[in-house]
Amino acid sequence: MKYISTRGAAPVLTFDQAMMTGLARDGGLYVPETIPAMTQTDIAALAGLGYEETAFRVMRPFIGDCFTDQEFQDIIARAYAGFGHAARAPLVQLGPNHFLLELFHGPTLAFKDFAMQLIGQLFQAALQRQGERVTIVGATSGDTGSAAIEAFRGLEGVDVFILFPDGRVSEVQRRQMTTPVETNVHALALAGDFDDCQARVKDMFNDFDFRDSVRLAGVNSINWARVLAQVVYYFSAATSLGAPHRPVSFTVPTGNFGDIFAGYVARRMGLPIERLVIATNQNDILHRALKTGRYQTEGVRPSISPSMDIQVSSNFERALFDAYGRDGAAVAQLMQELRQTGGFRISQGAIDVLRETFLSGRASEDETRATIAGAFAATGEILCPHTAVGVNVAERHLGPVPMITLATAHPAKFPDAVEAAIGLRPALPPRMADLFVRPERVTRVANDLAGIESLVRERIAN
Ligand SMILES: Cc1ncc(COP(=O)(O)O)c(C=O)c1O
Ligand SMILES: N[C@@H](CCOP(=O)(O)O)C(=O)O
Repeated sequence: MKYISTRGAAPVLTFDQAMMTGLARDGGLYVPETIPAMTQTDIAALAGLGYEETAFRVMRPFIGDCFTDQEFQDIIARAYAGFGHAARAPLVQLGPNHFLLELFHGPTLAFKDFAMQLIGQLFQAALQRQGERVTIVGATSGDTGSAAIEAFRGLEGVDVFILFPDGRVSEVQRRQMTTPVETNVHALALAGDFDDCQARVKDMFNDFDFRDSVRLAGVNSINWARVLAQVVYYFSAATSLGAPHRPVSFTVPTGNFGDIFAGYVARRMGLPIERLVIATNQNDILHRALKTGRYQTEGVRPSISPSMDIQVSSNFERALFDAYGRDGAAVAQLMQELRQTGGFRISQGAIDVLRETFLSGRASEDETRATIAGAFAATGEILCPHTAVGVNVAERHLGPVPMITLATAHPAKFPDAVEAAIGLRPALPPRMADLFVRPERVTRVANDLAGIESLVRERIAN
C-alpha cells in the first residue's frame, strides 16, 4: 500500500513513513494511492465481532507490510484496553430511526482517543525499531491536544508540543493539557484562534531546516493514521444496525473535516452509507461551501462548541483531491488561492461530486442550546454542545434510512454550556475528580513562527 500527496509533488511513501511524516513536503496531505474495497461478505462478517477485531479487519489492508498481523493485533489491543465501555463505541437510540454513536468513553472523553491511543502505540512500535527521537507539534481547539498529551505523555523518544488558542478552550480541556506532570509534554497557549495554531504547525512543517533538524512529526488529522483509525467506528456502527443488508446515514459534527472524511473512506471501501451529513456550528464555512460552491473564510466566531471553531478545514483538501479526479496540481492551485485571497470557487464538476455524498446543515447557538434541552427532556440523554449541533442538523435529515449521529465528546468537558441549557452540571468520571486542584503548567506564546520554533529547539535541547 502506497501513499501519495493531495498536491501531487511529494515522495510516495509507505504507511509507516506517511504516519511519521505528517504533512507531505509539498504542503499536501497523504492519502492511499487506492482505497481497498471490502466485499458484502467481508462486511457482513463483521456483525457481532468485538471492536478490536473489527478494527483489525478494517485497517489491515491500509498498513501494507509495516507490521505483522500479530504486532498489529497487539497494538490495537493495547490502544483500546483503557476505554471505559466494553463496546468501545456503543450505539444508543435517541428517537425513531435516530441513533447516537457514543465516542467519548476513552481516557480524555472525546472521539480523538480512538485515533490518538492507536497512533501512540504505532509511534512507539515504529520508534523502537528506528531508535530515534521525534518532536511532535500539534494544533488543537481543545480535544486533539488533550488526547495527544494523554497518548504520548512519558513516552521514551518523543517530545510533544501542543498549541491551543488562549482563552478559547473549555476549562476541562485546558486542564487536561496543562496538568500532566511528564516533562516531555508542553502545553503552549497561543495568542490567536485555532486557525492560527494550525497555520503555525503547517509553517513548521514547511520550514524544512526546522522540520529536519528537530525530526518533526504531526498528530493532527493531517496525519493519515488519524483518519484511518476513525474509519473503524463507521463499520462497527453500521453493521450493528444491519449493514451491508441495510444502508445507514451519518451526521457528523464537523470542524477540520477529519471525522467525516473517515466516513467518506468507509463509504468508498463499500460500506453502504447513503448520506454523510456535515453539521457545523456558526463557523459554517463547509455548509456555505456545499451550498454555494464557494469556500470562503470569514474569521472565527467563538461558540459554545469551541472544538469546531475552525475556518480552514484541513481535511477538506482530501475530499477536493478526489472531487477533482485526483488532480494534485489543481488542488495545489486552490490551496494557493486560499492562502493568498482567503477563498476559492469549487468547479461545477467537483461540487457535483461532493454533493453526491455530502449534505450539510448549520446550527446556531440558540438551536444548539435548545437541542441539548430538548434531548434531555425527551430521553434523559445529556449531549455535549458539539453533539447537539450534530443532532440538530440530523433531525432535519431524518428519513427511512437509519441516521447515526456521532456523539463526539462527553458533556462534562463543557459543563458551562450544558448547565446554561438544562440547569445541570454534568460530572466528570471519578478518575478525573482532582482535575481542578492539580497545578497547571503552561507557556504563553505569541502568534509568531520564529518565536515558537526557538522555544521548541530550546526545550528539546534540555
Ligand atoms: C468534540 C468535537 N466534535 C467535533 C469535532 C470536529 O471534528 P473534525 O475536526 O474531525 O471535523 C471536534 C474537533 O475535531 C471535536 O473536538
Ligand atoms: N477540533 C480539533 C481541531 C484539530 O483537529 P484535528 O482532528 O485535525 O486534530 C481539536 O479538538 O483540537
